[in-house]
Amino acid sequence: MSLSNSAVLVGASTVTAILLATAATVTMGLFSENQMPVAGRNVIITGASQGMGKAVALLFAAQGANITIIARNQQKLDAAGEEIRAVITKNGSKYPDQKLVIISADLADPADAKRAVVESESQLGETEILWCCAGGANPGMFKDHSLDELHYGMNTNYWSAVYIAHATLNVMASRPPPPPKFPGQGNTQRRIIFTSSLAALCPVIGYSSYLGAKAGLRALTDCLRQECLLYDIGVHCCMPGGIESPGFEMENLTKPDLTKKIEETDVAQQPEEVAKALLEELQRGQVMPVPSFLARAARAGAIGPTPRVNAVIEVLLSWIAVIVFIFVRRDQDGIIMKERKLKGPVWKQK
Ligand SMILES: NC(=O)C1=CN([C@@H]2O[C@H](COP(=O)(O)OP(=O)(O)OC[C@H]3O[C@@H](n4cnc5c(N)ncnc54)[C@H](OP(=O)(O)O)[C@@H]3O)[C@@H](O)[C@H]2O)C=CC1
Ligand SMILES: CCCCCCCCCCCCCCCC(=O)[C@@H](N)CO
Repeated sequence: MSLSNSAVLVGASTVTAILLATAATVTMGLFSENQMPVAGRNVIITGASQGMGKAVALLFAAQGANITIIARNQQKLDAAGEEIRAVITKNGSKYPDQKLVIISADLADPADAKRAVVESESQLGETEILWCCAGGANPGMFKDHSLDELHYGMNTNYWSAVYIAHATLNVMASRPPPPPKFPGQGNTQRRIIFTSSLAALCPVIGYSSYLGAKAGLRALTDCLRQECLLYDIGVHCCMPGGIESPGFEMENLTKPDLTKKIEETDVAQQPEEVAKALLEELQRGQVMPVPSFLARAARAGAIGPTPRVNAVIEVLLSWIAVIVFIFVRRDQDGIIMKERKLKGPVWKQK
């Protein structure tokens, strides 16, 4: 076969593969059932007093869920509670008996995390979905972080999710799944959802006190997802990029310029947009939901053995992503090397 013939063959098969994949995406989108309906179901959302967690709670409220929101600061919780109640009122009689429970708890304390689950269940009933959104970054250089700061990063982002997931899983696994709330509402499997970060897929300078925890949540998800096949419970790990939240504003006050420069590639999204996109991904059955195209590309390049929805298109995308990653790394390291040249060796700086 001549070179031009094989080029045509490769071209034609690529086009066919893409067409097939597109057809599969469209039909799957049209005919697959909702993988995570929320109407009438009992949901715990942590970190729901502001930012993405609050946006998730508002969205769940609009779709008819019974909700428990958890965070530490009571005032902020009450303010978020008022917004959520307004949505519930707006639903009118569409979802009768829709409930909201507000719990102040420090989820980095295992006893508090367990108490929160017990309290939520005593008021709401059996938990069907847990979405851990509590967390936050304290950017800086690893060298300059105190060990307390490193511990704080782990407590806030890893243990705050692990303690409540452990307490919730133990009660969930002790009983069968509750029956669907509405006929034909979709797959009412129970779910545990973690919130990691795009930066766990493409780690960048300045997030050393944060990404151990976030990458840990990703590994935990893959491990726990397998274990939870035994109990018929789904486990997921969300990978959002920048979110314009109160926490984001705070971290930007101390964020190194290098981190800001490298992060520019990723355009920060509004919490509502992130919540909506992640819920849609969960409702399509994604184990590792993402809210943007950039995060989707990063996921394709770093997904490894995590299950994916629509394997064909994801594999095609992953081939492109692994190549793009080479240039992304070179670009990012280039920004840092430029700074090193400009400032000279760190041991000579005062
Ligand atoms: N903003 C961003 O750019 C990105 C954020 N993420 C992740 O998404 C999630 C949401 O982020 P964002 O919207 O910025 O959130 P915010 O930082 O704005 O809010 C964090 C929420 O978590 C609560 N929280 C923090 N620590 C604890 C704790 N120990 N116990 C209980 N509640 C706690 C806070 O309330 P209180 O302080 O009162 O306890 C608050 O409700 C986080 O996990 C974050 O790491 C991921 C990618 C990007
Ligand atoms: C195949 C191509 C992939 C390219 C990926 C490039 C990504 C670079 C930037 C990563 C930005 C991370 C933002 C999340 C920040 C975060 O988690 C904190 N703000 C939390 O508060």
